[in-house]
Amino acid sequence: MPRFAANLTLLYPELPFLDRFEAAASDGFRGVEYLFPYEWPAHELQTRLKDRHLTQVLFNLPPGDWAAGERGIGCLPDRVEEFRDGVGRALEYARALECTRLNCLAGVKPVGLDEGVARDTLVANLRWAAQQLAPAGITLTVEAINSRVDMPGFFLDTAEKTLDVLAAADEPNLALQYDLYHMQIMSGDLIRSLQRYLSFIGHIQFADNPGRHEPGTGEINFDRIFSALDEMGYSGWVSAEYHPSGATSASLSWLGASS
Ligand SMILES: O=C(O)C(=O)[C@H](O)CO
Ligand SMILES: [Mg+2]
Repeated sequence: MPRFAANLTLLYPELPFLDRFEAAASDGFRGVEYLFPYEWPAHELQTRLKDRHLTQVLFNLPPGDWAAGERGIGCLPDRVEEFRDGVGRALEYARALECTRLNCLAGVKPVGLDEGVARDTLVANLRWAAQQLAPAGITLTVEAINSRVDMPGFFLDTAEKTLDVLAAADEPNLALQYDLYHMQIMSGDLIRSLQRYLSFIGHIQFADNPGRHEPGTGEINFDRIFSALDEMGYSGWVSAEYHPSGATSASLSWLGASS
């Protein structure tokens, strides 16, 4: 079965954030991720990881003003300096947390911004960021996020668009972040698309659809998909990034069934 990680931003909402590491370890997770580390001192996070022998699997580059609705600044031409500062900040945390994977959110394209300008900006930003991160052994993933339900206007909303941008940026430490929930909404045909894009995938996340809750609450056949990932030889992390429909520990029967 795949190596499962817990997304601590979405899982264990019943606990204060810093207590979620302990809870995830007690439930059997060996890896954790979360959206952003930046509001906590790195040493606080380090201690929680070390105490429970957890691997920090991934976190996102700074996304701009999240509270104001920004969802990344990678495609915004007037924010390049801020993007670069954010890469430096993420690198500091990644070093402290021994994290070898960062994710870049492309952002929502403002209506008036030319598509080609947004794409060129993103390609240049990704190339620059990948080059900064490579000496530290860090892979930069780029996630395709559905624009139908969760993030209207998100610039990269399909695996195909994301791969096109990655090919243009053309750096060896760039990879696709494949979130089964978003891809089910945008295209479906999950197993065939995982097979097709396997060599480009650097990280996988999941939630059932509709609802973005745990496996078994929607239409996705997770047993079949997890087996298929094994059959394909996928050896990376697979992170649970869902809103538990009740207490988090009670939502983990998929983990018990698979370990
Ligand atoms: O929304 C998702 O699926 C993510 O993984 C991002 O990190 C941010 O929202
Ligand atoms: Mg995701």
